[in-house]
Amino acid sequence: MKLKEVTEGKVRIFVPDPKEYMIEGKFDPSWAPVFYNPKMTFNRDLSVIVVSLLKPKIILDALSATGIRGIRYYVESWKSEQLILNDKNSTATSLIQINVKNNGIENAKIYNKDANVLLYEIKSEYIDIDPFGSPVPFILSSINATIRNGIVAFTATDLSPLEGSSRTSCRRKYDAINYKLSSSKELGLRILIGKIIREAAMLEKTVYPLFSFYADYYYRLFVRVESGARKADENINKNLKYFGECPRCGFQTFVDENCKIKCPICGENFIIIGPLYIGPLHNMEFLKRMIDIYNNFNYLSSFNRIQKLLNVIEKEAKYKSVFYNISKLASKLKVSAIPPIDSILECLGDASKSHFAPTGIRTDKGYEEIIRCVKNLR
Ligand SMILES: C[S@@+](CC[C@H](N)C(=O)[O-])C[C@H]1O[C@@H](n2cnc3c(N)ncnc32)[C@H](O)[C@@H]1O
Repeated sequence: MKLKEVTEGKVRIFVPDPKEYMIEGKFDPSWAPVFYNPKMTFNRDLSVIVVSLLKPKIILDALSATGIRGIRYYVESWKSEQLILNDKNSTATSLIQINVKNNGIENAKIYNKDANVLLYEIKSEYIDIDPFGSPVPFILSSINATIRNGIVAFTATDLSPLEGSSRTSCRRKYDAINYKLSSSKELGLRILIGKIIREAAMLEKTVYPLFSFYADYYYRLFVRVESGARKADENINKNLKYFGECPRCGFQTFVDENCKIKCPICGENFIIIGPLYIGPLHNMEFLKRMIDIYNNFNYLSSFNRIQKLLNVIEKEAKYKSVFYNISKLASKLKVSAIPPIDSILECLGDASKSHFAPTGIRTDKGYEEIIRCVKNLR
């Protein structure tokens, strides 16, 4: 395999030379013998900041590919007592050996196993699950492998089931009913968290989101795992519900499983999806700590983007409701000229933008007030 050295963050990593794996002048990272996707740098950069706050004694990067993620944690976030890197592809683990050595890491343990085998053999305080597509096959094993209220970080790139475009796939993988709705970008993340809560409950554990976001074509989610059947029950009872959107007037709300599914505004039948998680998408204290320290990472190539994302998330995190997608709402209301988002925010007073969509606004003010602002400012 012909290699090329790349720099990401503070590490230098050998990756398969993309020139060798071009087809008709195009390159897709999944065509190379070992996967390296530069488009995921933003995901890794933010994860470096998260891990620098967590300082776990053991880090397990269960699906390592080139090893870049775990290596970056060790070099840039925190020198954990143990760094464990794993991939079932033996070409990947040979490359991980080279990359670990090249970055001066002496104590890394490298495994060439199916992650689901390894995760039932060892325990860790921080587990990274960064798969191709859906993290579902690794939810139960990763939750099971956490110790001391540990953290699992999930990437999900299978947005089409989560956002309701592939409904049967969502039913199959996430055991949730789904439709494409106005705020599906956020609802997809909530379906994923709902699935993790239900899987964790089987082990008498539960999870609480620490930090999460949507970017490009994926979700990234960090959850804290806690043990106890009672906690699992409480989280399910309090935070697992359904979500309804009125196809006629765009009113949206969380609903109970057995609710009468008529829109209270116009009487139309709701479209209901779920089950999904209705609680906070971040731990506010942790978010504050991220905001306090991210300036230490101004060497990162995605620093400006991180700054923008954290600024928006900081503002939107205080609202409990799902964001309203103003362009979708305006089209349901037959408002042809969408008012500028800033004018709507000003009209609402207590509201923010949402990182999930450029035309998203988040507020705990009622539907009528949102409509008044959308219509008045037409
Ligand atoms: C998306 S890549 C990981 C990328 C890497 N984390 C990064 O940030 O660059 C997914 C990796 O998981 C590996 N993989 C897929 N299924 C696996 C399994 N069941 N057990 C272990 N590794 C697996 C693949 O070989 C691939 O290298």
